[in-house]
Amino acid sequence: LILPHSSPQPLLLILLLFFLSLQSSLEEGPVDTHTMTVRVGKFGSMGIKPMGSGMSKLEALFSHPLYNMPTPPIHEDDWLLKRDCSEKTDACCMILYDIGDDSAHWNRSSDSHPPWLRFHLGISRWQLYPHLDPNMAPLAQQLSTHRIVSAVQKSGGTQLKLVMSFPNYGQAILKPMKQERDEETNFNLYYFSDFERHNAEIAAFHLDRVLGYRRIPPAVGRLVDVVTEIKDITTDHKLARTFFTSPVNNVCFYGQCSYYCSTEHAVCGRPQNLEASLAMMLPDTSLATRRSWRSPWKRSYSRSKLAVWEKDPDYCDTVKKTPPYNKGTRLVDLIDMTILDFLMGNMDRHHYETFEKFGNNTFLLHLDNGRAFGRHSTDEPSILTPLEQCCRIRRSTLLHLRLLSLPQYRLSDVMRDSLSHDPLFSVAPLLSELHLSALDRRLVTVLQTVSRCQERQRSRHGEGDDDVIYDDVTDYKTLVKHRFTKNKKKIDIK
Ligand SMILES: Nc1ncnc2c1ncn2[C@@H]1O[C@H](COP(=O)(O)OP(=O)(O)OP(=O)(O)O)[C@@H](O)[C@H]1O
Ligand SMILES: [Mn+2]
Repeated sequence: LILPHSSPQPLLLILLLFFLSLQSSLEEGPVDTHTMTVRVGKFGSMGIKPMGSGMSKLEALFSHPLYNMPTPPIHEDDWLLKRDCSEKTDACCMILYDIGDDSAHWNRSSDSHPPWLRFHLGISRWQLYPHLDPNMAPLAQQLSTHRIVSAVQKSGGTQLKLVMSFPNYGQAILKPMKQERDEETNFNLYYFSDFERHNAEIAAFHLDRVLGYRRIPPAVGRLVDVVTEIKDITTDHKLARTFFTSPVNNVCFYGQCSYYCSTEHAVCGRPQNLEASLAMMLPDTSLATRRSWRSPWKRSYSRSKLAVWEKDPDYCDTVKKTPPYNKGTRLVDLIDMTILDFLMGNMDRHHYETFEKFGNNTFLLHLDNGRAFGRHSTDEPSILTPLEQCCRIRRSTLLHLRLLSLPQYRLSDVMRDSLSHDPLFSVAPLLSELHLSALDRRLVTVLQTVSRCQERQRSRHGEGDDDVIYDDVTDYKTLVKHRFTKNKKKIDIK
């Protein structure tokens, strides 16, 4: 259900009615810690079956009205790259000219663009890709099957990563499998020396999309032949030199980097097949500069030092006054990221990035999720500190989270379904059941934290303005109401 900006009014009316009653029932529902669900109030008696027959859990979630709220129109300046190729200097044309394609086989209409270029051209001020993106399946398909023509190490960062290139000039970042799916990170390892996991990169992309954020570049799994798809084709001599055959005849390599790039930590094929994640490369920084921001809740990255936020319970009061967190959505965007990180147990969010073109009024890129999903048996409450200390959350996020705690849309079920579409699912599920149930358990914690914030707020200020919820949905209601009154007659007849 995609609603174009000129959507038919009856549809909007139905949507509005359903949305409003659902919203109130979702708001009423207190968290039941025993069953890990939210009581649904009027929802059950509305007679609306949320799940269509034959719909998968993911399809049902994505067709829910809360995931299909009309979005404001996107103006020309809200696209990251200029989309029409009328002039040679346009970003899209520059890509085509750069790669030597002077309309030889692409005629510059978006239909003929390869999926990676369509992905780049679809990045806007608000998200990396649209909800129900028809380009997602071809993009994933190409990432997981296209011939690899080049593989070189990616500089920067601490652990081994490769940049893979495809015949149509698309590129992806590869992270290799380093540990078994249900193996837990050693409890004596500090967060800053944990391994990166290929399945974490993939699962993070799915979780981010399930939450409705769309702020992580698409990542898919792939079995890579380390000989024919890396060793034989690489022009990276430093990388080529690190290949060897293990005692059991598996082909291994370790590359060059500052963490875990040694014979003891080599990544090995079986005997040549290596599981890896391939994440879609963002537009080159020469076309779209990115800005890197230090997270105000960055950990100390030291075994002994505490960060400021660990010593000062009122730390958020300072952050709230500090640009860019004092205006717009930056603080609630950061809280969104905090929730994602808490759900997947990622303690390594030291920085985040934005596209410079959009200034401070834009979404946050959630890059580098390799250290997520390391443990399922314990949760890390300190990751939620920004939510605890600031007590603020977007309404749309809260509504999504509440929906995902209902039995029909349970987060673990939706994630299991979503991840089953990844090519590596045929080898083994991307997240073990233990990791999936950890997601449900952590979701309860997030919702309880928000409820505690609201209780605290009520006891301090009584009923009245809700300081906890950042109302990004009221605008939506106003928008729909406006359309409703303007076209009342038409709707009444229908
Ligand atoms: N999909 C992507 N497209 C383009 N650039 C990316 C992408 N993912 C990551 N990068 C860039 O590459 C850098 C290194 O990647 P990443 O953070 O995943 O590696 P890392 O080894 O974990 O780094 P660090 O040690 O700094 O945490 C990132 O800071 C980011 O700027
Ligand atoms: Mn990292």
